[in-house]
Amino acid sequence: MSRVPVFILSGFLGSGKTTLLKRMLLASHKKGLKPAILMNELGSTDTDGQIISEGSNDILEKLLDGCICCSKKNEVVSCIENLLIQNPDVVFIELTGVANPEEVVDSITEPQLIDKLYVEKIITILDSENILEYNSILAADKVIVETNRRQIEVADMLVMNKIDLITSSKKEKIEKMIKKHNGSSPIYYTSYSDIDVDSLYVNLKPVKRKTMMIRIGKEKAVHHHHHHNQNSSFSRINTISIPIKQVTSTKVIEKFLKKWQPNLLRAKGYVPIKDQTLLMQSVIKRTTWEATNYEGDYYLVLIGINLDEANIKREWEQCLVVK
Ligand SMILES: Nc1nc2c(ncn2[C@@H]2O[C@H](COP(=O)(O)OP(=O)(O)OP(=O)(O)O)[C@@H](O)[C@H]2O)c(=O)[nH]1
Repeated sequence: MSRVPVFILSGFLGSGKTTLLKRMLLASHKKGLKPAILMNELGSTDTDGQIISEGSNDILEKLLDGCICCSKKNEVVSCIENLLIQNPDVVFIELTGVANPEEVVDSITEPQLIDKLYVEKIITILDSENILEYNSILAADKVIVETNRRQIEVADMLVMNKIDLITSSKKEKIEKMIKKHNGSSPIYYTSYSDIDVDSLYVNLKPVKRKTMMIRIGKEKAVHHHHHHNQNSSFSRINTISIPIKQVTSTKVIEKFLKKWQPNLLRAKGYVPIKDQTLLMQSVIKRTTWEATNYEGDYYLVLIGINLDEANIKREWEQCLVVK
């Protein structure tokens, strides 16, 4: 039996992983390949899974409410086994922004899976607009800084995304930083993760377990033991989910999000605005809105550094009263 190629999509919060995944899924469909997806999210709500499954019947497994590399290895393995039951031609694993790809490679090379799958590529997507600032924003969180660095070091391919938002001098600075950590893997420059996806499907062939382990420096790698807090989050980064019970406005939400800067790194959710439902996406200070066919419960998810859940929820209630 030939082994199924796996693409691992890594990269910090909001860098463009789901945007790339959507492109890869489209390309898979065009080529007649049957894709299977393992999505991992920090919170218990599943915005990315929703975005990906909108209008498609792809094979999808979700690992919610925790970082994949903190989940029990057998949980990850059984999710992948569930995907494989349906005989996909290619598997995509989208990690949370704070996951170390090495830990997932570790799961894929468990005895139950090693003969069935192989890692085709670890792709790390970088948010060019914010990546240089992250080093100072996250400076106090050594685990995250180290994870971000490992995401670059172990990547087979680096995607410098959001180049529409940066100057050429910033681009050079980022390149320099990338090359310091990974001088050998190619860098792709993209807007909206628009890489030549077709070229990724050429030369798919199994690699031997030993080779793979050496490539990612497995023998040397330090295994992180992430510390979960009561939000099942990671390190100092936590996730807060706020159910939205009434129609609101983009202005109210944007003002509310602004209150939690600079600790707020990422926010997303489905929100009732006037007579429609909008998908809200926010990365650092940039918030975008788009129409959606979503029909589930409305909510906002905030991901940030030591966010104070009680305070944030209280303030949200206040926002609604004051409106
Ligand atoms: N301006 C601009 N926005 C982008 C680009 N790529 C992605 N975005 C936007 O950035 C936001 C985050 O993109 P996602 O693809 O959801 O990022 P992600 O890495 O999957 O995010 P998480 O899974 O939450 O960590 C969305 O609003 C995207 O539309 C880009 O190249 N330029």
